[in-house]
Amino acid sequence: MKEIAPVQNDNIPPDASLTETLARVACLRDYEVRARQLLPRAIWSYLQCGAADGITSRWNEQALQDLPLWPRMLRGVANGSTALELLGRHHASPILIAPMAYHALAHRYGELATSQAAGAMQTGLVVSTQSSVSLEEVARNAHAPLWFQLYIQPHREITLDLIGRAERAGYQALVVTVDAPIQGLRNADQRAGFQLPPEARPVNLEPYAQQLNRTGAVEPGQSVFRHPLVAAMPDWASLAWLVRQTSLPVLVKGLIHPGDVEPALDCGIDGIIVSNHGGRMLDGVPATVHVLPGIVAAVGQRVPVLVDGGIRRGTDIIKCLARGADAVLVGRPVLHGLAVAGSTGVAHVLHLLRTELEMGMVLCGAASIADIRELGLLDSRMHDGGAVHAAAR
Ligand SMILES: Cc1cc2nc3c(=O)[nH]c(=O)nc-3n(C[C@H](O)[C@H](O)[C@H](O)COP(=O)(O)O)c2cc1C
Ligand SMILES: CC(C)CC(=O)C(=O)O
Repeated sequence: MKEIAPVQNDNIPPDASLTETLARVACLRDYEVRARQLLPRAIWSYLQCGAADGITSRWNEQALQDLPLWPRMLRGVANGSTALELLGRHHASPILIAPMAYHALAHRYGELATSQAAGAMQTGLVVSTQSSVSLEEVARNAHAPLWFQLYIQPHREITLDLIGRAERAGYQALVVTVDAPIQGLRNADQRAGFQLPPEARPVNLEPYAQQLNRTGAVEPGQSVFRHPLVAAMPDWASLAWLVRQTSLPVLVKGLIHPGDVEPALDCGIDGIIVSNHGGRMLDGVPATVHVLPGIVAAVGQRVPVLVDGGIRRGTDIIKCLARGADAVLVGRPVLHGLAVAGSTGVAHVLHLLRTELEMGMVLCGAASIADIRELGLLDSRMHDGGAVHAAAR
């Protein structure tokens, strides 16, 4: 594997201690604790914190914890499976790795380590526009299904070039993130003094540096409305234009309001990712698992609906699928695994999650992903002793 310039964290323990570390790590939360101990404070702050007061970031996790599961008994689930078809392709499980900028902040091999683990665990990886390894280099070394996350750029020719690069490199889908026209309010980063170290650079955008530099920063005292990124902010017409520029399926990431579903479908998109960016953009947005049913109802099975935010347990995945998601994406825990033990840590995170999902399915009486949706595992009407959902009988 090609070595990237040394970065902040070189936390691959020697073999003996790696084995010991992994044996003691029982769940994703254990990786979070260890990553926090290992990483410099400012890096931890960037990777972990939500925007402003971190309300949405906490809600994402809390809302999942607060949903009780209603398992079904005596159903016989031997030979069950987590496999599914998504956008016409086979996936071993409904788990994908969410797009995240700068994996090199967590580990010196950056996205190369993540993609190695994703390949070993047959898990789809969404590579960020802001990856610290170029999209081409990740693709050359990948054995996992790759999707490319695209921020619509202020200049159409740059967006077009990025699309062409992703297509030529063999990415299977584009994920267009629409909830981050500007950066969220990162108070924690400010307090910790976070600055992007030179080793973690947005290498995919470097060929366009001259054009992008011209956008400039907000001057002190200047209105945010006058920020060049706000002036160049994409709209629905930009999304419709983008969909016409590619043969790849396009998913739109960052929808929360059911009222945005129809305009998105009108653009010709192929999938929706319900997301509040892990609570890193607008603080105060509801937890994604709460908004999911509204989006699912508005979509009415016309395209797949995926969700991310706060997923830390296999049972969280079951809850999201029971609320109508076709698949989920997992963010921060992947970076925690990466920080603690490189690609081995990421593979272990994915393995833990997949095992928990299978265990949860067995204990819920669900032999398949379709079963999770159909068994009434979250039927709220059961809380007050009311009628059991027809589909759950
Ligand atoms: C460090 C970090 C960087 C991120 N960078 C991106 C990005 O470049 N593009 C994007 O669409 N989302 C980005 N996200 C948001 C994730 O894709 C995802 O929506 C979120 O992390 C899911 O929540 P979770 O971390 O609680 O699982 C980032 C998240 C984190 C934690
Ligand atoms: C470069 C950024 C916009 C990356 C991002 O999406 C995030 O930090 O949440």
